Amino acid sequence: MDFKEKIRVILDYPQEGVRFKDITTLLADGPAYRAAIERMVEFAQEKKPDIIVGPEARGFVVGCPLAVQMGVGFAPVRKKGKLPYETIQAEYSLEYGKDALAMHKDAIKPGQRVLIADDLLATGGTIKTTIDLVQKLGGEIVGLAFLIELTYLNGREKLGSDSDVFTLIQY
Ligand SMILES: O=P(O)(O)OC[C@H]1O[C@H](OP(=O)(O)OP(=O)(O)O)[C@H](O)[C@@H]1O
Ligand SMILES: Nc1ncnc2[nH]cnc12
Repeated sequence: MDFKEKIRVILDYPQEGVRFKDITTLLADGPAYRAAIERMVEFAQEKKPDIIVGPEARGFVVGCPLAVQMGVGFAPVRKKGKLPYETIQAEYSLEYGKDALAMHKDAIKPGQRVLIADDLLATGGTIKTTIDLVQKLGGEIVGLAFLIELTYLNGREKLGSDSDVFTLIQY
């Protein structure tokens, strides 16, 4: 399947100079969405994760079906102020802005094998921050899976050379 053909590219959103990769067109296509998740499952199964972690909001539409398909749990990473229990937090910057991410303190048990999933790897800021949060909680990162990688933003360089990264579509 040509997954790239399912992605809509919007110029100058949310600010000038950004070529926004809109995944809603892929999500609306049932067979394409399922096939994309299946490809991620193939990668993820080999890593034998105990739990999937995904950052709000688009990380949920990738991470949750992955977790359900694999029969493992899912732990959300949310923008600050959204989680009700005790949290740990870390600041990060994006291709277009700044924010802070948070996880519940008990979301990961020490020693758990964690696979991180998101829709898109751009500068790597979101995933680097997610990795830091998971490691602070004692989790072991066993893999990183994305639908899309924007290779021209060099996000992989932030992730550490020993990170096992899967991306379905590259720009
Ligand atoms: O590699 P980076 O430069 O960190 O960029 C990638 C992140 O940016 C987008 O999320 P965004 O923060 O726009 O939030 P959303 O999922 O709630 O739309 C995307 O879903 C990734 O999580
Ligand atoms: N160019 C882009 N398209 C979609 N999501 C993004 N998140 C960060 N950069 C992005």
